[in-house]
Amino acid sequence: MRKNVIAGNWKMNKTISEAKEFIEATKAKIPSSDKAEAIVCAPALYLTELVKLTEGTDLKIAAQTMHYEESGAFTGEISPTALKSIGVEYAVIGHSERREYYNETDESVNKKTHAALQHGITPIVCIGETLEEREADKTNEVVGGQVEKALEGLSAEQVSTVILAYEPVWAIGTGKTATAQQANEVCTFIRNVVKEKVSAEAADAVRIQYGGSVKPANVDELLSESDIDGALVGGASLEADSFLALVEAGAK
Ligand SMILES: O=C(CO)COP(=O)(O)O
Repeated sequence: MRKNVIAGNWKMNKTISEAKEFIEATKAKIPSSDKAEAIVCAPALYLTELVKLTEGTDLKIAAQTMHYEESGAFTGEISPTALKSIGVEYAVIGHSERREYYNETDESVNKKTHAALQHGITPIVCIGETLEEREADKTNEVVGGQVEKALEGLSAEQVSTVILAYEPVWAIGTGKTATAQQANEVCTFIRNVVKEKVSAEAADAVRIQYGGSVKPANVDELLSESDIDGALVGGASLEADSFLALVEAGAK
């Protein structure tokens, strides 16, 4: 049985006091469950403080991106070594916003995925097609290619620990959710790609989240699908009550 992963991606939102307030309001209310894990992907600036605030709780803190090198002349970047040194256990890699605005490519996603795993950080690897690609019937080709390239060179054992996040670009921040069936179809396809390219065991173990306008009102339906193992949530993760409702849905 795969454990659901409910992750709130705050993106570039909240001040430090708002971030702390959210953590204080939620950390003790995260159900200790073998069915779900709860993660907040916070702005880099707050990671140290939020990791400390959540120590010993069931709420985990993730970075929203990271570099693949351990150190060096990469002004403004954050290394996996640095993340690990402050106790960050997860990092989002290849979010569509980073692919669109910050030159993230399948190649850098692959390097970052390797680097994260080498440093004991669980990568949350994002993949997803644009509306244009979906309308041109290229969803499987695009998403399959992204998955294959992201996981290239990893052992089956490593792939088993990766979290994949299927986020159709057209459903992000638009209020347009893929129907549960549409989302599951692609998640099933992704699992089959992992089965074909990696191994049946890795395909069975890998967690696949859906992301794109997930909210308390639609999360149950999405999570009831066979190949959806959680949600990566933007807008609806910003309010404590809404985030807690999503986590509770995942832990049911
Ligand atoms: O990009 C997302 C999460 O990473 C989804 O954002 P929304 O939930 O705001 O659509």
